[in-house]
Amino acid sequence: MMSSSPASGAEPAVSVRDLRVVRGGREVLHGLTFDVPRGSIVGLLGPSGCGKTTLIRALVGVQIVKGGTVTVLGAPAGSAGLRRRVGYATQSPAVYADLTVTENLRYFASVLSAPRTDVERVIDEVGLGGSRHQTAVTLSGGQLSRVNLAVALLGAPELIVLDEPTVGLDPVLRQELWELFRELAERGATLVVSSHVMDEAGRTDRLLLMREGDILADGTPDGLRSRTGAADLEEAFLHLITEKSGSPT
Ligand SMILES: Nc1ncnc2c1ncn2[C@@H]1O[C@H](COP(=O)(O)OP(=O)(O)OP(=O)(O)O)[C@@H](O)[C@H]1O
Repeated sequence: MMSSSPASGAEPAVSVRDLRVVRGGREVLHGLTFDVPRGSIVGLLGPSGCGKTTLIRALVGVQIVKGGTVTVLGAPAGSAGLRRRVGYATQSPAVYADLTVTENLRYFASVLSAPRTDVERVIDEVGLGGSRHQTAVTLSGGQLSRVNLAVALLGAPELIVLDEPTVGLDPVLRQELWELFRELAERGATLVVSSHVMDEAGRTDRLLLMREGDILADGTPDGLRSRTGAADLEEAFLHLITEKSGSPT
């Protein structure tokens, strides 16, 4: 399994070794090992139920693990010192329905001890300037997802972990968000972004393709395409499944 090290030789942003997680009495992550280089966008791709959210929960330190280690920015995942250095957006927006966009962000900025000036910055970054005074309950699903993302960007975290941030968004908005992810990475942040949409995979620097609690492949989108001889990443994924199990189902 992958164990890439960043080209610079710097310590990886995330280092996972033999991670095992049991949920509901069943092992759902079966000994994952990988690194995430700093300043990169790593996509966590795989079908529903393969373990993306569980892995993300382990990265942010809210998942009880059965075995293995998860090291984030040089410290054990979930350490108190990582609180402001790691931004996390859950799959379902976790915002207060009766507060406006600005009020929600002010509240979370104060909880995270992020500068108040961050509120306007993140509102602009996610393109919610026109809705800043709307209460969350009146926002569309796409707007709510962007508030959720904005919360994860407060405090300019070094590692940004996003669980399916583009679900339910239209293609234009999805493209804009991926451009924002790229900008954040260029400014030095590391992003781990889960998705089950294969056409988003090509926008990442590295891909972890997951299936049934295992990592099927770990590499660059181009590397995976050329390794499998596939025209696109969806085909590459199917190829890897066949290679592993002898059957694409
Ligand atoms: N609270 C829970 N209790 C027991 N089992 C769970 C729980 N949450 C998830 N699971 C199981 O863990 C496995 C991995 O689920 P997980 O949510 O991590 O997958 P996922 O790839 O994020 O799926 P999706 O794309 O649908 O969100 C699945 O088999 C799921 O049924």
